[in-house]
Amino acid sequence: MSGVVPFGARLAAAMDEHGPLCVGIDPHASLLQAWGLRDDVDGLREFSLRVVDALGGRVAAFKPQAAFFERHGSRGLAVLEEVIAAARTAGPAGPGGAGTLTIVDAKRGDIGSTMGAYADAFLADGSPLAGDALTVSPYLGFGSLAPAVELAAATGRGLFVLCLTSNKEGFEVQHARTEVSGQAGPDGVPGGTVAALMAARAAVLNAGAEPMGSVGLVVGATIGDAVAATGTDLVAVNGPLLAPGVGAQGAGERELATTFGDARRNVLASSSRGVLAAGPDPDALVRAARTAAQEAKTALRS
Ligand SMILES: O=c1ccn([C@@H]2O[C@H](COP(=O)(O)O)[C@@H](O)[C@H]2O)c(=O)[nH]1
Repeated sequence: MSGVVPFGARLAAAMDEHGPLCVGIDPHASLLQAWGLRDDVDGLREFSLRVVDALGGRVAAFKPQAAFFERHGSRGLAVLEEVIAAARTAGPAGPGGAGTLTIVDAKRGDIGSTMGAYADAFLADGSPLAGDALTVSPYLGFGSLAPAVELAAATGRGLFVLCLTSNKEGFEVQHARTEVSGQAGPDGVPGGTVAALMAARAAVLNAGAEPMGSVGLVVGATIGDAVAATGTDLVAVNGPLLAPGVGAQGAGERELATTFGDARRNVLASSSRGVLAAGPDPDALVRAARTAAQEAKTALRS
């Protein structure tokens, strides 16, 4: 990986420059309609590239949601590839290179051998679906993510591991206590709630990284007191914390300020519909993103 700036360092620089906001590219059928576009591949392409054109170089990161591209089949996936490529060069050069970082929200997770194929698709140099980071699901066991962890580290990319998700149904899995509760596992990480265990595993991978490591967590801005309730140590993670739930799901400045405690400097707030609803006028999109970024900055950095 010599010469490649790791994702954690690139994201930290982008958040310092543009504010701690990630804009989700979620081309819902209803948004396409509101923008005067058809719910087909042409509409999907027009919508997504307009977002990149308007906000590229102006926000810390984009988070294209793979599902909205997959629902249009192979031609939709080709649009996702185009969006990732466009973000790479969009807008003025940033501190970690040209363009805007992309976090591909595909939430992949499988047994290790298949995870290797997902890693090749989303994290390998030269793969058209590879952005700067990928969301992954650890619910086949954190260790099943090893191929992605290894390839991300080798290519300077990042991961966001689902930890405490923004939806209310996540509770029954993420707050559950593991069998090894209270005891150290084979790698020295103690048990506890599932969420706390996932965070502790990420912390091991990020140990000693500066300004932060590249193995992040997804921690919704909507989760109330779940960080404390699950005993999840977000400070020890020393990695980026992707916080969806801002805007359309109801979280705002107050929730961002109270949810993350001393880990808030590492938080990247994420809003999709909350910003996209301002379109299609590019100036209105820029204003909406600026307002959301300023609110996130006030909540997380003051
Ligand atoms: O816990 C999670 C993990 C991922 N998401 C994704 O983020 C966006 C949220 O969209 P909004 O329009 O801002 O509500 C969407 O792609 C989700 O799949 C999440 O919401 N919560």
